[in-house]
Amino acid sequence: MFPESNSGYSYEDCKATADWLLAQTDIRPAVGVVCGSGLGGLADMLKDQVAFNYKDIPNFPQSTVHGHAGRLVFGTLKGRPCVCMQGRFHLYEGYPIQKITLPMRIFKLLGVETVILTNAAGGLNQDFKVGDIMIMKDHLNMPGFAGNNPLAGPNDERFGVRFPCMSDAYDRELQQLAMDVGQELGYADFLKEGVYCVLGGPSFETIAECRMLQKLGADAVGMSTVHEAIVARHCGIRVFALSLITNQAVTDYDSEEKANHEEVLQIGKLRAEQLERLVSTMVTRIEHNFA
Ligand SMILES: O=P(O)(O)O[C@H]1O[C@H](CO)[C@@H](O)[C@H]1O
Ligand SMILES: Nc1nc2[nH]cnc2c(=O)[nH]1
Repeated sequence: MFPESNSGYSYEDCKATADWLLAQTDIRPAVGVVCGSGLGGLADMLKDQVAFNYKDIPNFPQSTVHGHAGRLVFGTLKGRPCVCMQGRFHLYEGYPIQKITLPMRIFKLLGVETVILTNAAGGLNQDFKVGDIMIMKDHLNMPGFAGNNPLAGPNDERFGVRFPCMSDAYDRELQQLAMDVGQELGYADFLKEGVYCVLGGPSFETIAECRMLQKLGADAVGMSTVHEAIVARHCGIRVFALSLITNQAVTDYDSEEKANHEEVLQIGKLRAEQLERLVSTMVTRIEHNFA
């Protein structure tokens, strides 16, 4: 029915990885964080760290992209137990889509209830500036339109249902919390909200593609996050996601601008401190509001 290579890891494989991790640390994380390109500093916020290189974790893929360190870090954030992926996996690295989203299922089996997904993205919305932080309120899943969805293949009901709803993919209470925290921290000028569109990459978009994505209602474009959000929602994890706008998508044939990964990483460094403060304050409030 489904080709074997498409089926990803079984429930038992995910459980074996989660049990292996749980045997190495006493930390029982309620919150999982995924660091986007150049945003790995978020993991450095954790206290009492227990860290694993991806290469040492059974069944885990390896990070191959500059700006993604390839470490899974357990620790506490203002007393709250967390786990943080310092580096994520992307379709363009050549992994099957089920493999790049495997960590979400491992998070679930570790006891994670909320994930905070972060990414670097190109700004399509003309009102966005480089350095803006966009709270994701929805997504456009372009690889999904072409049949490349991380839930394709046999469905294991122990994770979730065959046809999960995605109209509530991004938790509205957490979006509001991010807005409130952002206001309090004085971030109102650069805190935005919008729709993120995922593409396969690794080539950046053409001008015609950027114009098309604008017409489709996308505010930002990138190569990640959406697959993780789908798998996390499928297994009942609450999702909050944000994009750091690291470059403006080029929509004008007269423009001299050219998207490049080094600039993406550079902008990540410039906003690192504010992002860390936003995420860490949110984590304390999630405990306060929902635990
Ligand atoms: O989405 P993250 O992992 O932040 O990375 C973004 O930055 C890279 C391009 O510079 C791409 O991988 C894109 O998806
Ligand atoms: N696809 C895509 N990914 C990005 N990641 C950071 N910037 C960009 C961009 O402009 N396009």
